[in-house]
This record gives sequence, C-alpha cells and structure tokens, in this order.
Amino acid sequence: MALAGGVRVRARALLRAGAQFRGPVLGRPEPAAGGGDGTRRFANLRVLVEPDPAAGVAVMKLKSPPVNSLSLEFMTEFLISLEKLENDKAFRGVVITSDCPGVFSAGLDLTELCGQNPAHYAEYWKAVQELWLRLFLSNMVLVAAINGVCPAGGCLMALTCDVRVLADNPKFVIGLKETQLGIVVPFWLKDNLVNTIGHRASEHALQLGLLFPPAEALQVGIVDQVVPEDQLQSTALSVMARWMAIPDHARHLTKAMMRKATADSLIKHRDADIQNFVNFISRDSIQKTLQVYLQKLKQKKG
Ligand SMILES: CCCCCCCCCCCCC/C=C/C(=O)SCCNC(=O)CCNC(=O)[C@H](O)C(C)(C)COP(=O)(O)OP(=O)(O)OC[C@H]1O[C@@H](n2cnc3c(N)ncnc32)[C@H](O)[C@@H]1OP(=O)(O)O
Repeated sequence: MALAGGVRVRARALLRAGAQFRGPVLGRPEPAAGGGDGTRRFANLRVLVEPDPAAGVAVMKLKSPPVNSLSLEFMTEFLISLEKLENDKAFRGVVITSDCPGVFSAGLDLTELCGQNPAHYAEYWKAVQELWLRLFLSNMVLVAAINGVCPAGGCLMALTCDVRVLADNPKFVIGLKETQLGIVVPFWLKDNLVNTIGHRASEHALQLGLLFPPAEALQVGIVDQVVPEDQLQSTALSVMARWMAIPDHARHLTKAMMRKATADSLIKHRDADIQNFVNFISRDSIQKTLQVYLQKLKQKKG
C-alpha cells in the first residue's frame, strides 16, 4: 500500500529537506557503528531503525521526545521508514518499541489540534488514518514491544500489530481513554478493538475509557503477553521468530482476509471521517477543552 496523497507530499517535502536528517538520508542505509557486521542502521529525526537482515527483522524505535506524540512530522517519518522496510525483500517482520523512557506513545499530538485551521486538521486526520491503515494492512509481521504508557493514539498504533508484548510495570497502562477526555473514538478504531478483545469487553473499555495496567491488560486480551521489563526485547524477538517460521505468502494473505472488512469500512468512508473530525475539532467548546487539558499537562510539573 503506497502513501496517500497528502502524506506523500509531506514525505517528499521531508526528503527534500534532507539536511534536517541526522545521519544518512533515508534510503541510503549506513553501516552500523563499528561496521562490517552486515547490519544496516538508519534513522531519521524521530524514528530509529535497527535492521537485522539476516533474521529478516528490523526494530523500529520511536524517538520523538518527550512522549512520542503523533505529530505530523513523526507520523510521516514513521511511514517513510516503514515503507522503506516493506520495499526491501530482506525484511519480513518489524518490532515496534519506544526510545523514550516510560512512554510508548502519548497518542495524538494535541498541539496539532489546537488553534489551527480546518485544512491543517484535515491533513492531520488524514495522516492518522494513513498511519492506522498502513500499519493495519502491513504485509510484514508487526510485534509491539510496549515499554511505556500507551494511551489513546499510542494504543491505536499497538492495536494494529499482530502481537503486543507489554513490559510488567504498573505505570505502563494501555487503552483507549477517550471518553474520559469527552471524545469518542472513530468507528474504525472501535472495530480494531472489538476484533482484538471482543464486543462486550470493548463496550466496557470504551464507555469507561479504561486504561489497563499489565495484569488486567493481559486478562482482557488487549496485550498477548506481559513480561519483566528486562525481557521485553528478547521476548518480542522470540515471538517474532515463531511468526517468521510461517510461509509469508499464506500468512499475509490470511492477515489480509481477516482485516479487509475493517480496513475497507474506513477506506470507503475516509472523506466523511475527515469531515467529521474537522467539524468536531473546530468547535469552540472542543478548542477550549483542549487548551485547558494541554495547560494542565504542562502545569503538572510545576
Ligand atoms: C481534551 C482532549 C481533546 C482531544 C481531542 C482530539 C479529538 C480526537 C478524536 C478521536 C481520536 C481518537 C484517537 C486518539 C486520541 C488521542 O490520542 S488524544 C491524546 C490522548 N493522550 C493523552 O491524553 C496523554 C496525555 N499525556 C500524558 O498523560 C502524559 O504526558 C504521559 C504520556 C503519561 C507521560 O507523562 P510524563 O512522562 O510525566 O510527561 P509529561 O510531563 O506529562 O509530558 C511531557 C511533555 O509532553 C507534553 N505532552 C504530553 N502528552 C502530549 C500529547 N498527547 N500531545 C502533545 N504534547 C503532549 C506535555 O505537555 C509536556 O510538555 P512540556 O511541559 O512542554 O514539557
């Protein structure tokens, strides 16, 4: 699946501004530090990719501090890195994890949703849809190694993966807390959750805006495994090895068959979904609520 129009334009703009990339320009992998071991590490500003071509696996580390919020730049860079791996036959699986201590992702970047114009909100929401579609329909095996708090849009990313492994730390909660913020999840994210934990559990989780700590997350099935923090990466890689043992063609056709209807329902109603979002986020009352919420987040430290 290729990048959608708006996201592709932004991706090109990012690539044109190659000077802002630390290390190599995307598309030109550099030898790992120390070199000569056949690994090709590449990075853009906000995503670090550690490839292991011999295993057919890459680890994507989200590194958009402080909280890996889903800014337009972050989503664009993430999708560029993902596409690069998808286009390289050497890679069949990706482990997604965070490089920001204690936070997998704080979800939507609320600063993108405050005081901007409708065209910006439309571009932003299209990028969120694109992020979800690209991950949800990826041919590769995706394993989320969740090493931090994972609310809302962070949970959206994790839910697209084939497997979720959560580090056992009571602070590392996961879930869709939107109703607690007075907002409603989009239908396609609701469908993704229902496919994962079932209808009844989703009703409770969504209406109450539940954030599950590890034991409860495992019990409800929003994650597949909970492991000690120091075993997260090794567990994710061994889960990956099990999935990689299945012939790719059969596995990804099966994945597509299982996920097609859910993805199609967004693809068919994409423009209406964007319009709904723009109307919602442009309301004065929502803008005021957002400002207050952001202010509270900033004051938390003080
Ligand atoms: C009232 C909200 C209305 C939202 C309207 C959106 C409409 C959307 C419609 C449907 C969408 C559904 C799908 C997804 C929805 C979302 O993702 S909404 C976002 C929900 N996320 C959150 O509420 C998380 C908020 N953040 C936190 O709770 C904490 O930051 C944390 C993740 C638990 C980490 O805590 P800690 O390590 O203590 O860091 P902090 O000190 O709190 O934060 C550091 C700085 O980061 C800023 N920040 C935090 N989260 C965000 C964010 N989501 N977007 C932008 N910025 C964020 C925070 O303000 C701090 O900034 P500074 O003070 O300037 O350092």
